[in-house]
Amino acid sequence: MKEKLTIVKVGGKIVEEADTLSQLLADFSAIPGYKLLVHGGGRSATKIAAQLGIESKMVDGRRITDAETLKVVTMVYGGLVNKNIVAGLQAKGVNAVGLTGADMNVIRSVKRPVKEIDYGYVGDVKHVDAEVLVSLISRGVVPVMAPLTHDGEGNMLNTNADTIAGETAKALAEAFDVTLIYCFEKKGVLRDAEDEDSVIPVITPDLFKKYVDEGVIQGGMIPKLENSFSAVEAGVSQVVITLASAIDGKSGTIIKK
Ligand SMILES: Nc1ncnc2c1ncn2[C@@H]1O[C@H](COP(=O)(O)OP(=O)(O)O)[C@@H](O)[C@H]1O
Ligand SMILES: CC(=O)N[C@@H](CCC(=O)OP(=O)(O)O)C(=O)O
Repeated sequence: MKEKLTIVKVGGKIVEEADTLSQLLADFSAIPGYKLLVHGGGRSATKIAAQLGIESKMVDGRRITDAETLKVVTMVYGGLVNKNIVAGLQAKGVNAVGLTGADMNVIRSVKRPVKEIDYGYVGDVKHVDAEVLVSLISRGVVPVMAPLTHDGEGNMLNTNADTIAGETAKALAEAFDVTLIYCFEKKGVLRDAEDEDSVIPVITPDLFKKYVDEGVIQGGMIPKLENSFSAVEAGVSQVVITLASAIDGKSGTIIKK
């Protein structure tokens, strides 16, 4: 039987606020067994970019990343956010190591081809080195992955954190019995944006299509669910979308194929 691995992805709103981040790190530290944390930080990048006079543009939940924006996201995700999380986990006795995709060549990507939209320095994941991660995890190290990848030619690329979590979960599904938990500021995928308690308990691809057509599911939730279905299809045992203060996976929305 495979050993259990819990992968938690934490998004921008939780990461941005010291109190919610601190609570999340405490809850994450309490998860028994092997674990890995993926963080976003989109809101922090937008804020710091604005302070530097750089305007942020998002299309379909993805940041248009020009050369100046790439510098900002590399500093914010690979530096500020990642290192604060690593330090926070170390303070709780968790032996965390911060990684971008370039570190130990853990995630290679290719610059997204220009079609209708030129996303700039945004990477589409090509390969996750499961072996590197397995060797760290089985030594008791907890990888903390930033939403940055590299192209193998010396360039960093900005990559959506939900995608990093989904692709990492898929790559590790052969070695571990993986549970992937996307946590954010809501109780799960909601049927009514105004009603915090309208959590949809289980989502299938058919229900997803219906809810997108009805406009119930939109914005950043679309790539989150696409990544979730892709992970379940590829053998990830359980995918859950839930509240950041409920990462035990016992509530929220369960993703089924
Ligand atoms: N049906 C829905 N249920 C919950 N959230 C939804 C729904 N449709 C759209 N959203 C939006 O998706 C957002 C989450 O996506 P995103 O901002 O990419 O997440 P993260 O905070 O994890 O980076 C929520 O803040 C919410 O505004
Ligand atoms: C290409 C792309 O869009 N990258 C994202 C990476 C950060 C992210 O995904 O952060 P959240 O999880 O907080 O949304 C961005 O720059 O916003």
